[in-house]
Amino acid sequence: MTPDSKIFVAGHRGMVGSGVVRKLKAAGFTNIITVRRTEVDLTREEPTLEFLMDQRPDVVVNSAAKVGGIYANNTYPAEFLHENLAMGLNLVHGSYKAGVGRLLNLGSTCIYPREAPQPIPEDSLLTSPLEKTNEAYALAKIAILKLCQYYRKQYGVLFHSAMPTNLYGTGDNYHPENSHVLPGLIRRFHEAAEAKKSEVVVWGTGTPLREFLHVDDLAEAVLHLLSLENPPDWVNVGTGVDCSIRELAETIASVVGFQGELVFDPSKPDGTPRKLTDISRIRETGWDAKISLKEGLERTYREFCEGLADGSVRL
Ligand SMILES: NC(=O)C1=CN([C@@H]2O[C@H](COP(=O)(O)OP(=O)(O)OC[C@H]3O[C@@H](n4cnc5c(N)ncnc54)[C@H](OP(=O)(O)O)[C@@H]3O)[C@@H](O)[C@H]2O)C=CC1
Ligand SMILES: C[C@H]1O[C@H](OP(=O)(O)OP(=O)(O)OC[C@H]2O[C@@H](n3cnc4c(=O)[nH]c(N)nc43)[C@H](O)[C@@H]2O)[C@@H](O)[C@@H](O)C1=O
Repeated sequence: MTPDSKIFVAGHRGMVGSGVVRKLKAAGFTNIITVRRTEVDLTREEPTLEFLMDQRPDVVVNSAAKVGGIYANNTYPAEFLHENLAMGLNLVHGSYKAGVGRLLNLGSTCIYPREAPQPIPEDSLLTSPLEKTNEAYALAKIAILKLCQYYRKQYGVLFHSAMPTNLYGTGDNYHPENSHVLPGLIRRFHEAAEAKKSEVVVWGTGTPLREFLHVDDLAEAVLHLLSLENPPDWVNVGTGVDCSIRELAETIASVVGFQGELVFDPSKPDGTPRKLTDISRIRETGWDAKISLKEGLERTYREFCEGLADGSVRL
């Protein structure tokens, strides 16, 4: 990739896509192209192919997806499988047809088996059953990871994937039900503190373990992976550190300044018990996360409050 490479970032209005665009601009890339969903719906084959044939980018970053937390994944499995498969198929096949030489596809660590060894190595893929709450999403992500691997093997194009752990940060979705745990709890604790409530409900038992990576660290990993001459077909991207949902909730309560009680609701699903990534493979190539959870949370809460004030936050 050179500074004038034509780079198409799909999903540029989302948390990851906007983070990647920010990082590309900061690194001096000048020929970044984007398109809104209202102009090109990436679940539709014809307009996606037309756009790619017309633009003929050198590089594509696939950060477009239907994304949500445990409730959204569990409630809308048909859309999670259908839309994510369609977007992935159209972007990967369309990129091949349009002569794109390099494509980086974003997956997720939910592709690994529910009972994978911890920390999870890349080669545990497809060794045992998936976690049921996000099976639909994971199936779509696995299919597109494999599609990239097969195009690379069969046609020699450099199509590869990154598997990030749970992400958070600038541009996240703060919807009360459909968001992930970290933005969901920031909003709930903030509203409880404002309303001087005595308790906040946290879904599940609080015992599941999760790993959280700031989107700016992920965006650096994306640029790093795009700079490798011979990147792995897929690679984990994480911090290598996890914490329980109870610990996360207590840290968010302290950052937000909520002093009441935490009430766990075990009628809500816990999801996978643990998904800590084995990050030795990406570390060996020279990338490591820089932003600690505490630092990232403080920054994210500051940005959430600013976003509430200026109306830019995704509620
Ligand atoms: N958030 C997380 O914790 C994690 C995310 N990832 C992966 O990172 C990638 C990006 O996720 P994230 O940024 O969080 O998600 P967001 O929901 O923030 O962004 C998704 C983007 O995809 C776009 N999009 C969705 N459907 C379509 C469509 N039919 N046509 C065109 N564009 C569409 C959205 O457009 P619009 O703005 O118009 O809605 C949005 O810009 C995904 O592949 C996800 O699986 C992986 C691990 C964890
Ligand atoms: C990134 C990843 O994200 C998803 O997997 P997940 O890690 O299970 O997602 P989550 O962030 O929604 O929940 C993590 C844990 O936290 C608990 N929890 C407590 N209170 C709230 C709460 O208020 N909201 C949410 N969402 N969860 C809560 C919740 O019960 C669970 O135990 C998949 O979409 C998957 O496809 C994927 O890729």
